Amino acid sequence: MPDWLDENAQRELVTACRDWASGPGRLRSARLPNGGVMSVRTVCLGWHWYPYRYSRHLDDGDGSPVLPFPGWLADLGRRAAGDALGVTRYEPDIALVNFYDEDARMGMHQDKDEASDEPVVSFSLGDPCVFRFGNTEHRNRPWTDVDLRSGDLFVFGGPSRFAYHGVPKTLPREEPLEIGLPEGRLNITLRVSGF
Ligand SMILES: O=C(O)CCC(=O)C(=O)O
Ligand SMILES: [Fe+2]
Repeated sequence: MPDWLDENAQRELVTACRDWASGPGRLRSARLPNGGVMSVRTVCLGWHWYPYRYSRHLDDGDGSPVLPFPGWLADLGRRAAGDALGVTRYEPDIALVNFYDEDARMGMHQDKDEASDEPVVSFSLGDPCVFRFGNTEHRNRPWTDVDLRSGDLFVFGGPSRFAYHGVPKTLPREEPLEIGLPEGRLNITLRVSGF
């Protein structure tokens, strides 16, 4: 859903992201089991994700408790899921906030560390990107490339909930944005843990 978040809502989300990301070690690149490090930097709310599980604590960091998942963000997620899918009940309790600098990417993957098949709600802020939405069988074609721009909402649920997806590249801004994010891209995904 293009432009689902107006400029004010985008600015408020950017401010919230800056607040969540501030503090030593909060925004970090997750380390993969193969020794690689993700190019995206992430801060989590509700449940802390690291490859490939969730914890209430930053087990791969300083062990501190994960930040709480705010009620207003659940309300926003519920409105988003309602507008996109027509559902009235949606109780997200996880947010993954990803920051992409101009070189960051995310490889094709499924969001499958949750114990729930409730939809994933995704908000994009800042630089546009190519979002690659694939199939549920494997990480290869067929897929659809969608440009996601600041303010866009993308929701995947039902038969698409476990589709492979990724971000092959971010793109330069087409126009200046007044949302308090001078460079880079933020993506916030809301999920239901089922835990
Ligand atoms: O940045 C995006 O648009 C997608 C992020 C994503 O797939 C994830 O956090 O699992
Ligand atoms: Fe994902």
